[in-house]
Amino acid sequence: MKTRAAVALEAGRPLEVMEVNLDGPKAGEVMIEIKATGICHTDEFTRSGDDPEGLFPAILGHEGTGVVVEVGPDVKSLKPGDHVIPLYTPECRECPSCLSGKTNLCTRIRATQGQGLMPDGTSRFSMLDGTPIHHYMGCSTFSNYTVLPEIAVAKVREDAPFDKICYIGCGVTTGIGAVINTAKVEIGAKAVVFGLGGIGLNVVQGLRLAGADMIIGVDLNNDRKEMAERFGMTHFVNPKEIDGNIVSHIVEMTKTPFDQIGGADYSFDATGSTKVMRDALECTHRGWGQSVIIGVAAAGAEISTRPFQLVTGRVWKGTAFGGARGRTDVPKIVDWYMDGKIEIDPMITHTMPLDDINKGFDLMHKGESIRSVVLY
Ligand SMILES: NC(=O)C1=CN([C@@H]2O[C@H](COP(=O)(O)OP(=O)(O)OC[C@H]3O[C@@H](n4cnc5c(N)ncnc54)[C@H](O)[C@@H]3O)[C@@H](O)[C@H]2O)C=CC1
Ligand SMILES: N[C@@H](CCC(=O)N[C@@H](CSC=O)C(=O)NCC(=O)O)C(=O)O
Ligand SMILES: [Zn+2]
Ligand SMILES: [Zn+2]
Repeated sequence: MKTRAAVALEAGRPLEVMEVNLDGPKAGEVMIEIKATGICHTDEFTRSGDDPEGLFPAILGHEGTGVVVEVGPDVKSLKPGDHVIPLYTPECRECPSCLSGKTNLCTRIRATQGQGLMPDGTSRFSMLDGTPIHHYMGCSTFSNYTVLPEIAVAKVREDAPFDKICYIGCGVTTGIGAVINTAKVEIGAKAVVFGLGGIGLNVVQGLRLAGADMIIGVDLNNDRKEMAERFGMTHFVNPKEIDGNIVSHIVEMTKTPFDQIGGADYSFDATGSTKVMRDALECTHRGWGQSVIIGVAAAGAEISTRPFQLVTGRVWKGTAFGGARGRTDVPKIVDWYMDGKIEIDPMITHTMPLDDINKGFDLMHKGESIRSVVLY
């Protein structure tokens, strides 16, 4: 069949909306009509050429939702009409990683997914002249119709609005999951969130859910303050507007008469800057501070710190998809949203048709949007 998609033809170029060929689902695969997709900074990371794994031409997009329209042979858990969220982190429930109980990073299809291919080593997408187009993060939600392996699809309730729950496909789950699954923040904690964009605001919301007492937000963009306060931030710092460095500033802010050492119990990087990642580690408390890296950094970038920071008890961690096991956890997060336990609507600041998808990237660059959502 033919479908409309925004195609990344080359690194650094705007996406081009065009008709492409899409083959039907093979064994163990399903075809999904995408109804809505968010634009995450990771899409920009790959579009720009910063992603060491980036492949072109490709159909980007990994934060979507839609309806199953066709299932291939051997598909057992899904049927046409099911409402679903595609998962860039699948959950096969059979591989050593899934069975370990220690990680959400299912390894069943990682090799082909990283090559922009379906598990059988081929692509379902091609240009009208027959040139293959790569899949992206196994999802390619910047296409009106896409094909995914069954193990990379979460079935969700049918009364949840597509234009909001698409965000659970990445940003909401990543931010809240980083707090709950990865850091396991406890009631009364002091935490710092670097970067108050589409991910960082969800970290803030996760910290409020976990019962943190002090939620410090750090961003270069003062416009982020109001929205972050709405989601539970208690203190805001713009590093450009303080005397001295951000690490000392946060250590001072977190001191108490009883504890003159200072430092956050938890910190989170949601910027992708390796300088920020270092600051985030070093502003945590001697002896027990934990810093979680969420941001993805450009090809070739490396993190560094003095080993003494770790010798003295700080812990550096990372998280992908907030440590969530997609098929199990994503339907629950949709329930949280529908039950009013978490908020999504105010963070979706802009919507647009597929034809205007590049405007969503422009708004991200200008720092004017939190999340732009493409509605099909
Ligand atoms: N590990 C994972 O599973 C995931 C990682 N990501 C990554 O998380 C990062 C954030 O993504 P989004 O929130 O969508 O991006 P975004 O562009 O919406 O937000 C980034 C925020 O960081 C702020 N910022 C940038 N440099 C800063 C600095 N030096 N100090 C303080 N603030 C700074 C910006 O002003 C902006 O508010 C990206 O690197 C993205 O690729 C996104 C989703 C999942
Ligand atoms: N090349 C990667 C894309 C960049 C990346 O690091 N993705 C993260 C999640 S960031 C989401 O917005 C990730 O966890 N990817 C899954 C993995 O196993 O690498 C890619 O193609 O996924
Ligand atoms: Zn994302
Ligand atoms: Zn698995």
